[in-house]
Amino acid sequence: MADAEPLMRCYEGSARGRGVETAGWRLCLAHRFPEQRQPYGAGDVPFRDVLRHVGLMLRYFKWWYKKTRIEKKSAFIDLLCAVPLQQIYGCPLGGIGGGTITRGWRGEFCRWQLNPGKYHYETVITDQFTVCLRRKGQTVYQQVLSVEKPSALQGWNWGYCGRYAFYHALYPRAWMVYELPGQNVVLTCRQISPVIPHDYKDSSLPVGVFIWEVENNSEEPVDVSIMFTLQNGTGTKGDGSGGHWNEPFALQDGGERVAGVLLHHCTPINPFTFAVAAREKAGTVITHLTAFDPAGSGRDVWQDLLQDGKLESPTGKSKQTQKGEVTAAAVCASCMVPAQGHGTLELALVWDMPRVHFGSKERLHLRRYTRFFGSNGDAAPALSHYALTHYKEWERKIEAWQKPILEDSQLPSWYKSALFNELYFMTDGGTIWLDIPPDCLPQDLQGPGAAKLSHLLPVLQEYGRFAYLEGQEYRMYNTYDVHFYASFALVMLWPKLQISLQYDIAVTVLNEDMQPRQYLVCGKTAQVKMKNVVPHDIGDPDDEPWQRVNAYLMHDTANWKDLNLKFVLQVYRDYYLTHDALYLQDMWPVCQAVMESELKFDTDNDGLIENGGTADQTYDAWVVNGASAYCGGLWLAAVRMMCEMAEVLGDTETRQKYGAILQKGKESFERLLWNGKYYNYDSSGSSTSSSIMSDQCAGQWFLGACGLDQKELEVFPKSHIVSALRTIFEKNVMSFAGGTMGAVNGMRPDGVPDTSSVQSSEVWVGVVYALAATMIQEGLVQEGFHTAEGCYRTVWENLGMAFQTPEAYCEKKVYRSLAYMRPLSIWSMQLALESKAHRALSPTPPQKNPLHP
Ligand SMILES: CC(C)CCC[C@@H](C)[C@H]1CC[C@H]2[C@@H]3CC=C4C[C@@H](O[C@@H]5O[C@H](CO)[C@@H](O)[C@H](O)[C@H]5O)CC[C@]4(C)[C@H]3CC[C@]12C
Repeated sequence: MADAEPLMRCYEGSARGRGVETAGWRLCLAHRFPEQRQPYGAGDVPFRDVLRHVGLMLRYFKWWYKKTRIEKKSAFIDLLCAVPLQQIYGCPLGGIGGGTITRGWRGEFCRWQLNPGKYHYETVITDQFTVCLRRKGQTVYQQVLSVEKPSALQGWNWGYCGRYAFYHALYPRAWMVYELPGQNVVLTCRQISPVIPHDYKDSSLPVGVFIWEVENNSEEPVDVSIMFTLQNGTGTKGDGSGGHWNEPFALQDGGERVAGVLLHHCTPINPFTFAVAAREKAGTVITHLTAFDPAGSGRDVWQDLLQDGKLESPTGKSKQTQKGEVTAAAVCASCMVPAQGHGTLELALVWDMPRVHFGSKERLHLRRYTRFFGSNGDAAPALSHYALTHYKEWERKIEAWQKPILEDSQLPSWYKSALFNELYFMTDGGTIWLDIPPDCLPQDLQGPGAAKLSHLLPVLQEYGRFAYLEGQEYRMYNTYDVHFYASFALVMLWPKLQISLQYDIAVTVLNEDMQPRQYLVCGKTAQVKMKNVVPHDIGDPDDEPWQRVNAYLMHDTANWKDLNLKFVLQVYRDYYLTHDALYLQDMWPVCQAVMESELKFDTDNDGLIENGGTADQTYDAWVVNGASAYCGGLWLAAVRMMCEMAEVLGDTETRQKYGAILQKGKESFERLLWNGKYYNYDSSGSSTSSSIMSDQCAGQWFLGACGLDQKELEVFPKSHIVSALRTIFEKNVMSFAGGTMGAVNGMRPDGVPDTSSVQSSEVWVGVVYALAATMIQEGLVQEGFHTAEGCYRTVWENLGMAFQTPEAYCEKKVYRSLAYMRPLSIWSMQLALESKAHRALSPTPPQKNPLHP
């Protein structure tokens, strides 16, 4: 396959920048993505499906109308107004759960998530970096570092030529390298966010840092200024609601001084303050403009900088904005760079929204970082100071974490980019990380179920409460059937957050919500949440998550076959990777409860559960009937893990019970589904029963991740798994789009995609990464990398969907659900690689865990 060069084809510069990583996603600022895709829409539904789904469409439209037009709220999934594709995004700014601001790869500030879980996709044109160069006391060059030529701020020099700059992302850092034409000066802006594995403090901070490295390749010194301008708000109507104001600030602490401007936002809900700041040090001057009118020509700011490379720096507060008015501020850092020398300017953006309400406005929540910086809303100066004095330490930690992977010459470079860059969703997945105050009672957390979990409160109080969206367009927190895939990133990098999330799920298992409601797919009415089953999600951020779970109302997921199993599988996987015995003890009764509920799906008592002839699992538009490779495989893996947990906990009775089920179930699974080459989709005997499902080995994937795939422990015969994976590679991967787009979910044995449902003919990126991990676990390493590479190249290089990897795309024309949770499963490839390396080094007993050798 081609390397990343096509994205740099337009680059006419020669600069390589300063300290830019080699691995990552790199493209020239003048790049244009040739392929323009559309979100899946009404026009893409085959006539047959229209007929099949008439009832659903009518019910959905009725529900949508009431929600959006009468209640004036937004729909948790808006099938009628999908977010249009913009091929512009780059690395988001911010740590985990404090909100995010995404910058585009051309440097724009363009995607905003300050209110938890709610996104705005607006480029705020005022938000820019401008460079001013002065030689011998004269300004010789002043340029907004933007390729845009907007109609606003006409007094500024826009339209930097993108052919002389490139963007490079390796999350959580990104670099922008600009050659300044005719100046012999190269600027490298390094953007850093505090996203640090196993760090539960700095990783929660709502900050981003911009380190400008200036290389003066000329024979005379140059005075360099970088001006950072920021408008109030996020580019929405509310920005002009009036009453907002700015003030300059400076904070000296421990011999370090930071200065800048605060932009206070007096919104009725979730008020916040931005800080634009810079670090003062010997030879660096920080100046500011407290307020300017971004709706005007901007000439005053421009001339102010042009005159002497500094800003006026008035003291005192600005006046409050009037209704309909917006305001902006500027902070400028300047230094002299000697001939053939180098200089550094350090700037930061901070947003302090400590106390948040979700959409229902019922409860007040504190963000995680308030534990360290307080919740009064006055932390922006301290946060700026902390960010600008700690970013070097963050970078050391980020480098130490990434280095072994980046330096591994066995790993392809696209994989290094994919692995780290897909991690953007950990922060930019509408993520919220809350602090649970010490005086909180278990029942305050989540009703009666909470009291039954002995370590719930200590875990949540120490590590906080975490949630991320299923997708920016699918607004449900912690969608559990999908988190199953993504959870590898969490448990490998922030295991305490995975444990905390699991506690939250465990509580909801024990609770119920008797409220009746109509489900849109079948039209039947049933209660919102049944006892002893795992919920679909933890709620909608536009409502009151945790308090009201199951925002998803397409299907009644009490009947889903995969959710309960996915809980059991994660509990054991987490225990295996973390060795947290208290967690295992607390989760054990919950595992038993959900497995009891699940047992009723074994309607013929053959040791294997059956699907109910609806789309009753994560493939929620793909009907499955009878025994199935996907749910049956997950079931056997979960039963196997129940035996393992019973053994660890000394519960002989349960060990025997599940041991007997496993024996019977294994035999049924092979008899009903194995066809000599792979496991059939289902056992119903329908015309698509023999479809080849790319995800048919999901159970084996989890078993392998927990070291339960060795010969004497095997659930599925090794030869069958390898044969199934080879078949998937041959059919779903290589016979689909020339082998260049990953694996299609369903393939007919004759090599034609299964079009019996919308989802069988889609590629799901997160499933493909999980499949690749399974292949690696089973020794099909080249096949695994080839399979995953197709998705990476399609999404990041061909479709222009960087930092918004969708749930799904089809071979042609359409995609579905941008910026989705599931692709975080790429971290399971890394786990598989680490396990393999560990086994090669020391062929230890099978159950040793690579994270804790
Ligand atoms: C008006 C429309 C544009 C045309 C309507 C045609 C249809 C009735 C169907 C065509 C496509 C269907 C949708 C496909 C995907 C969906 C996603 C699902 O939510 C989440 O999806 C994950 C799978 O991608 C799943 O694992 C998660 O658990 C779910 O939270 C909800 C159903 C649906 C929107 C599905 C509904 C019917 C169609 C629109």
